[in-house]
Amino acid sequence: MIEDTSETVLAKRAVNGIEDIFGTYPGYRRAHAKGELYEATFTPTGKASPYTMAEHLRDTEVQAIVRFSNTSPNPSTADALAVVKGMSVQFQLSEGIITNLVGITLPIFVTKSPQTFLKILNTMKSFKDAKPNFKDMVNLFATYPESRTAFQMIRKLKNTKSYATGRYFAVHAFYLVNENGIRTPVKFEWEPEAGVETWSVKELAALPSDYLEKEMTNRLKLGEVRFRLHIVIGDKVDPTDDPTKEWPKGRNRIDAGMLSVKSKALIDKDRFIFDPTILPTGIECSNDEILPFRRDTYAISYERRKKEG
Ligand code: HEM
Repeated sequence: MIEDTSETVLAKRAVNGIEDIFGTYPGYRRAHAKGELYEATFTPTGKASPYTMAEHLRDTEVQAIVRFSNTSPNPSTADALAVVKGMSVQFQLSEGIITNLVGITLPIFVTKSPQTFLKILNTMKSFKDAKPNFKDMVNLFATYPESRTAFQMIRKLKNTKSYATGRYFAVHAFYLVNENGIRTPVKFEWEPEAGVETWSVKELAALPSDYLEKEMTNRLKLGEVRFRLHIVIGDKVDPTDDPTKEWPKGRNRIDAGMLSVKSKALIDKDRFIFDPTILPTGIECSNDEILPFRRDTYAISYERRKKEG
């Protein structure tokens, strides 16, 4: 049982709010409920070595588990109706150490503060079927201007043809730390080797509800699915505490390595929690308040789904 602290009380309110709006689906994650696990390996290029002590970003090839998902808290939501997709990677380092890198197909998030997230959830409760109409959206932007860019991006976002053709962003800033204690602000992005491919609205209408999982099964019969890990180096002026803001284009990037997704993972019970704050020596959280908030909400969602079986 997770003890009540000021942080976990906020997180419980967030999970309760999601359940109130979207429903409760016993045994499932309270967000990104539909998803599949895959086996993978990650091979670093070594180019990030001057910046970090983390072994998987230096010279050690590691095993990884990858979970692709659609955002909806309802596991029956058709893939086409949850336009933002997720890619969670758990790297298995030496001596049983793990670390997570969690991305979505959007470079930013809707808010930089847990309190505002709760207020947005409250506002959403008044929308019919959690689907805002135009007037609702105008009011929402007026009340929470920090959310405007993310909501506009979501409206314009097209559905990915395949989990293998999405570009995934870890959204928050982190710090890489090297042996001399030098801390470098960074963001992480996964670039699909297959290229970015999206559906038109007309094409999308003809697709089955679970097209993404089926497509991956067929694709993996032909070979591995690969993603290149880019590490974007922040400048002094780039905010590290605000996931609603993109860093300017053109920042230096390191080609840090290649993730090769090989096959579906044969795992009986999915007990994974892709908490983005689980980090090894050499990577640290930034001062972004959403990161510890995510740690707490993921733990509460996990506790509930585990209890349900
Ligand atoms: C207010 C902030 C957020 C809240 C309250 C929230 C809430 C949640 C919850 C409750 C889960 C299910 C966790 C579990 O049962 O294991 C989840 C999963 C997930 N979230 Fe978030 N989230 C937030 C922000 C973000 C952001 C900024 C990203 C962008 C990377 C993100 C990406 C994901 C992904 C990809 C998953 C699926 C993880 C998996 O595959 O197990 N979330 N989120």
